[in-house]
Amino acid sequence: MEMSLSRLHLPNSQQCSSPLSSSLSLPPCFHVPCSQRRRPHTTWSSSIACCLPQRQESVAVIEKNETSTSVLSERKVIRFGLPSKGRMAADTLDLLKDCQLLVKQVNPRQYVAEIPQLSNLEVWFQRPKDIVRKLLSGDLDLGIVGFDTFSEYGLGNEDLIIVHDALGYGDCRLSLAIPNHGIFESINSLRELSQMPQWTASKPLRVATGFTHLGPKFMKDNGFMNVTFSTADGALEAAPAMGIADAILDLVSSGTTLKENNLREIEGGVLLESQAVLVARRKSLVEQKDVRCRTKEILERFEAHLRAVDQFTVTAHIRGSSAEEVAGRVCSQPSLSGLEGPTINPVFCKHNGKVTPDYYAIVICVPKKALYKSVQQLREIGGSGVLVSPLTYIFEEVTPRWKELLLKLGL
Ligand SMILES: Nc1ncnc2c1ncn2[C@@H]1O[C@H](COP(=O)(O)OP(=O)(O)OP(=O)(O)O)[C@@H](O)[C@H]1O
Ligand SMILES: O=P(O)(O)OC[C@H]1O[C@H](OP(=O)(O)OP(=O)(O)O)[C@H](O)[C@@H]1O
Ligand SMILES: [Mg+2]
Repeated sequence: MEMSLSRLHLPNSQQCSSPLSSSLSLPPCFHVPCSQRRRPHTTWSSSIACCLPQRQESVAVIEKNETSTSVLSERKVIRFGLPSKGRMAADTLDLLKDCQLLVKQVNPRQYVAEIPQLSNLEVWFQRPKDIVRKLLSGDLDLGIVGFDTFSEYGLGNEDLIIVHDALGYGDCRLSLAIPNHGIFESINSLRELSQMPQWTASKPLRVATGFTHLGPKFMKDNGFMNVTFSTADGALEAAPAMGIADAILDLVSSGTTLKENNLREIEGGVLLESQAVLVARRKSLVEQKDVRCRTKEILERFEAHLRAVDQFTVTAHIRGSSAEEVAGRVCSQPSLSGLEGPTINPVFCKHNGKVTPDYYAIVICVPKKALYKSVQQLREIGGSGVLVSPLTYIFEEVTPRWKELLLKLGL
């Protein structure tokens, strides 16, 4: 853990009254001139105190909780943390529902729930950042959060492990943005921004970000020596226009919020790409067979559903002399190979009292975006009566991510 406890236990009197105007504590090699801070009386050491982000206070709590009495070895019931609010909440419940895992919550203000299909498991609704904190402290065993939240609040701790890295929703990127005009008009890359003569020890680049762990590290890694940070809980895009910051480092999805606030992204400014991920506490997985069983079941359901969601099942009839001959024609078309190859079955017809396979039924999985091309290719090889239906699950013989997870756990 980067920050020592002694630096975190600070008297309240040293904390900032306005979150946006507070500088954040930086890695020791960062040069943040005292004279440039918005509160001129602030000294370097008190600025660390004043900049103490809420997140880091909770890091201290996490460290205390390492002896938490609610770690799995003592409580027996597995705990699965799901986002209680925000845009991740509904999408997470939808994903579980699509995987036939119905979360039974008595009412929306009750934070504990169950999934009848998963025995010995409790669902706890928490804010995404608290899910990560509680995984670290051992108060949760599994959780679903955005990869951005995992990276920011997980602090690179090896006790957290990603079980599924692409749940298919919550897509966004953590990106640096600058104003369209003024001194930034001709700046198009992070490199150009770092080389602007304007940033000096007495007048550093001011960045507003909610990512107080990842942000300073990213800027330092990209050669920004004269930089200072401020934070807020939302609406960061307002900071440059308010004169509080020169640039912002925040989540971007459609880009509308940036555009509406006269800001733009620059080349090299994306810190990470994010989407929802399934995370587990390594110790719970290693030490408890029951956690492994439940995790495997959740993972298998997710993988089967997510693999199927972009595919259609297509069936068609093709005349031919044998299954092999039809297979040759089907496989000659690039969009008709299916997942592992086409399934081809004879369709028997009765002619003059004789039963013969006149034509063959083919069944293939086709990516949704290649549907029309596949239909055209089927027609080209004599296919008719094409039926298209949605595919709900594709269960593999072995779940690839489960194999990878066992390897990572050394099991
Ligand atoms: N504009 C966006 N589009 C898509 N996904 C996003 C967007 N903004 C955030 N996310 C993802 O959703 C997660 C939750 O964001 P959201 O803003 O809903 O909740 P929050 O940040 O916990 O709540 P709040 O913003 O009220 O503090 C983020 O960690 C990120 O992974
Ligand atoms: O690129 P866009 O699609 O416009 O989305 C980006 C915005 O979404 C998030 O904010 P959110 O809606 O969570 O509001 P907040 O600032 O109050 O957290 C993020 O912090 C950006 O402000
Ligand atoms: Mg938000």
